[in-house]
Order: sequence, then C-alpha cells, then structure tokens
Amino acid sequence: MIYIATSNPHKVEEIRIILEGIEVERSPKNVEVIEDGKSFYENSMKKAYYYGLALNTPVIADDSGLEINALGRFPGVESARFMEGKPYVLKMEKILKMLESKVDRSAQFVCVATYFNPKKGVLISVEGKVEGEISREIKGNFGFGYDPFFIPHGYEKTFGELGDEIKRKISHRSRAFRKLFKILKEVEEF
Ligand SMILES: O=P(O)(O)OP(=O)(O)OP(=O)(O)OC[C@H]1O[C@@H](n2cnc3c(O)ncnc32)[C@H](O)[C@@H]1O
Ligand SMILES: [Mg+2]
Repeated sequence: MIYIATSNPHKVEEIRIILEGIEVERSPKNVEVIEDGKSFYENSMKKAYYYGLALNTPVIADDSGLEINALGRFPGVESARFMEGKPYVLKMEKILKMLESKVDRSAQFVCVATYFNPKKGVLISVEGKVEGEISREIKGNFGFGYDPFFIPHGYEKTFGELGDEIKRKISHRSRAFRKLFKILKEVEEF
C-alpha cells in the first residue's frame, strides 16, 4: 500500500484505477503545504517531502493543472487557486470569456508525480502531459475540475463526456504515474 499525499479524493480515485493491483490510500493526515512553487515540479516535490516526513513512510504526491497556451499557460500552477472555492463551472465560464477573442484554443493538462521515501531519502519526480483544446461549451459530468471543457487530441468530446476508461489511458495523471511506477519497480520493492 502507498499513501497519496493529497487532499483531493478525485486524484486518489483516478490513481487507484491507473495503478490497478497496487493498493493506494489518501494520506490519513492532511499536511498543510504552501504551494508557492513556480512549477508543478516544485509543488509536487514539496507535497511529497512534507507528507513523507509527517507520515514517516513513502508517499506519492501529484501536482497538476491546466495550461492554456493563448493565455500564457494560465491557470498553470494557479489552477486550484484561481477563483478559489468557487464551483468549477464558474471558473470554466470565466476562462471561456477570456478565450472569446482568441483563435488558438490549444491547452494541455500537466501532472508531476513525486515519490519520496523518507527512510532512504529517495525522491523521484516525473511529468505526464496530455495535449488538447478548450471546447466552446462545458460538457459532461465525468472526472473533476476542468474536465468538462478539455477535449484531448484525437477525440471530439471533453474528458467530462469521455469518462474514466479513456482518461485512464491518456490523461496526464496516467502518463505520469505509469512512468513513475516503471522506475519504482526497478529502484524500490514495488
Ligand atoms: O494539492 P492537492 O492536495 O493534491 O489537491 P489539489 O486539488 O489542490 O491539486 P493541485 O494543487 O494539484 O491543483 C490541481 C488543479 O488542477 C485541476 N486538475 C488537476 N488534474 C485534473 C484533471 O485530471 N482533470 C481536471 N482538472 C484537473 C484541479 O481541479 C485543480 O484545480
Ligand atoms: Mg493543491
């Protein structure tokens, strides 16, 4: 079993599906980590480090977000803090307004997964990305966060409409966690 250093149950659910056969649990403690890093890497490593120290056992953190290229890769590391506490539908409506005058609707979801073993001082971070574009309408109820207006390349529908089966194959999270576990199988007893 491995703890996921997150306060977000949606992430744990997706990681459970991605890592079929490996038991994952949300950290039993919520550790306050100031996510003031300028990159997903920094925030991911910070979360893994502080959760790993607090639990004194290996953990995996995930820092992720949506980058919209015509908006200078906004919201990026601010994806969670943008309009904090407001429903995601309002966040997406606001972003759709920001995109009204733009031709380029390309975007990517990014996930940096970091493994930290405090007992051995092993820290491994990997990145996964999925390219796509922002739809003109918010559609679908699957997934979470910004899924209902992200159309992955190769599909016509949003992640909100496509659901777990597709997402677990191509999402930024599945790419990052698969990459991480390929390494962990070699360097740690997984
Ligand atoms: O920091 P932790 O405790 O892990 O939980 P969090 O929800 O704050 O997670 P982040 O700081 O990594 O912020 C992630 C942001 O990016 C969004 N996001 C991340 N992965 C996503 C996905 O697969 N689909 C849709 N939105 C996603 C999510 O809704 C947040 O707004
Ligand atoms: Mg966060």
